[in-house]
Amino acid sequence: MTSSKAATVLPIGVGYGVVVGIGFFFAFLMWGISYLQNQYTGFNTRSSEEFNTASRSVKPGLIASGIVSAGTWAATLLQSSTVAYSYGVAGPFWYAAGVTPQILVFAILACKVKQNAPRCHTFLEVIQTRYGTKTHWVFICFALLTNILVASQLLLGGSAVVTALTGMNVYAAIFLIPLGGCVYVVLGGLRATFLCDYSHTTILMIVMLYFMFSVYTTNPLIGSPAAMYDLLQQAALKRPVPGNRDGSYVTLRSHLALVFGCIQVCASGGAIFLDQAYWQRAIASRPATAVRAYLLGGIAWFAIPFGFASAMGLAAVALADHPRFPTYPHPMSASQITAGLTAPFAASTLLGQGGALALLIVLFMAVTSCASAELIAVSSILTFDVYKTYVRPTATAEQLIFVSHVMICVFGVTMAVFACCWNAIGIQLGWLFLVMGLLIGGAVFPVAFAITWAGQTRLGAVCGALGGLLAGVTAWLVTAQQCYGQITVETTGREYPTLAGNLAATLTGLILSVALSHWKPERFDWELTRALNKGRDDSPSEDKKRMGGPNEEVEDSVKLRGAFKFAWIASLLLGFIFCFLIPAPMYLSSYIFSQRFFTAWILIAFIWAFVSAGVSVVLPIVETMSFFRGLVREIVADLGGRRRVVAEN
Ligand SMILES: NC(N)=O
Repeated sequence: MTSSKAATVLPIGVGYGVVVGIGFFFAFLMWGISYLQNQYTGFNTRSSEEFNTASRSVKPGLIASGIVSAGTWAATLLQSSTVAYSYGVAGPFWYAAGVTPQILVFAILACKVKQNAPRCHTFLEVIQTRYGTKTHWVFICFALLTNILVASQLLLGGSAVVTALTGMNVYAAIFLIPLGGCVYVVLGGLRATFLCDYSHTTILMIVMLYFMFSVYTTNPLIGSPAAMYDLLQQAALKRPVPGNRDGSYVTLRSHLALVFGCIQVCASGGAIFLDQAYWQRAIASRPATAVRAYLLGGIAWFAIPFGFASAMGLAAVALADHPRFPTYPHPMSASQITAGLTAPFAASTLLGQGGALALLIVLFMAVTSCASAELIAVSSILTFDVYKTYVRPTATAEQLIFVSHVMICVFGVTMAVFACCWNAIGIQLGWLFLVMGLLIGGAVFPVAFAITWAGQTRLGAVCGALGGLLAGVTAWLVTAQQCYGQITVETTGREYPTLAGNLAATLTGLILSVALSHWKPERFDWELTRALNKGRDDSPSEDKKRMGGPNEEVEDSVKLRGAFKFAWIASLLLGFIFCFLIPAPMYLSSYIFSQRFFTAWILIAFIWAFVSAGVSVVLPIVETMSFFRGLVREIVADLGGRRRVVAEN
């Protein structure tokens, strides 16, 4: 059986129904919400500030939910399950532990952007103000490359699964998946993506918990941590994991998982620090609560790859020899694994058509909510950094909104075209995921320093980014040639070449930036970026009031200094716990989990999933309850002939 036929358990109509039907359902919902927002609140989607920054007024729970959503790619569900299938329990752990510290560290950048450039629309505006046009263009290219790689990965992974489960044409899936997202982002702007992020994340949490409960409590094929443990022990005898202690699936002493963890740390640094979607969430948040939102978002996100893959990836290992497994009696092929089909195969084995449908829905939710974040992120770069800076500096609010709308559509088509190209030349999700970091990693430290370190010079920033790219690509190709004797798609997607490339890119970027900035030192005056866009926003008066007068700014700056310290301490402490304190003793002692320890490990995954649901599903509701009560009162009053405008408090 080919990879596309092996698990086709759903009719093709279900594929179109999910992709088009659910997409347009949310587009229609957003149309209604945008109408109510414009009619009854002080936030108007026809204001460019509201469209691109949500009036910088969003509360931490909704921002945290947006961070969870922007960080939940197709790969977060599919690649995490792939590494669980390939390396056992260490795979999901390193998938999550490699990314979470970067989100936590981003809390520091979120705080700094509020302190040093409180009115910017994109992080690239800060780079333009500090370093001028040529450097601005270098980093625009890195930012767009990041968005293209992330967005095309979403469509590549999403379409591979839709095609495998329903038989839908892969190119139709690639073009139809982002369509509904384009429509609702055009209708509602950044606030719409937050609301859809929220609803999508809620559905994602429900389905993830459904899978976790099925695997570990009710499913007759597994049904308990003890049964899973026994099946994993049997799998280790038949298919031992290369590089793991005794070939075991239940140990963190996994050499290749550690290599993957290092790649993940480098790649996610780039994918977070260079992705305008993360900056946009910092920009949209209230100054005093931005740090809290990122810390909550990072901790909540951890549960998704950790919980999902500890259920679905390990279930695929446990059930690979079951007659219901789609590839039975053969193991999954390398191509099926790298295409991300581990979780779909596990879902259809465990739960038949219902499982396949649930997986299709959860993946569609993850892909569309992250794609919508990428759409509005790229649109804001093209609108503010290209159109407003270089084409029409005197653009009116109407022109900016029009260009934002056009750019959303342009990027929707662009991400689909790139995904089609990857598909046509045989590049799959796993390859793109591992290679991404070596292409963008060089720019990670230069971008982080651009907003945090007054001493980084233009030479340091540009040479760090470009030198990192050159070093990354060179190390990658040379290692592939040295290790495997040839440079092919297969050899360049293996662990060691991608590890060499990721490390070389990130470290070269760091070393060049620091060394060259100390060679000819300069100090930047942050007052220049603090003045960026001062008196130039087009937000309506209601929004301006909410954005704070002078007293509020002073209060914010005091709170920001405290938040900055807190962000440093919390991110370093949690990063140390995730990347060292938990894994190091278990790796160094070559510990193989006992059945009780494995049960406790899974229990922690469940508890974390509930905490994550609390942060990203319950907290936003609690925070906005009074706003919605006011909104309902106004709608009722309006229907009765009286009318006022509701402001979020
Ligand atoms: N966001 C990631 N790397 O899943």
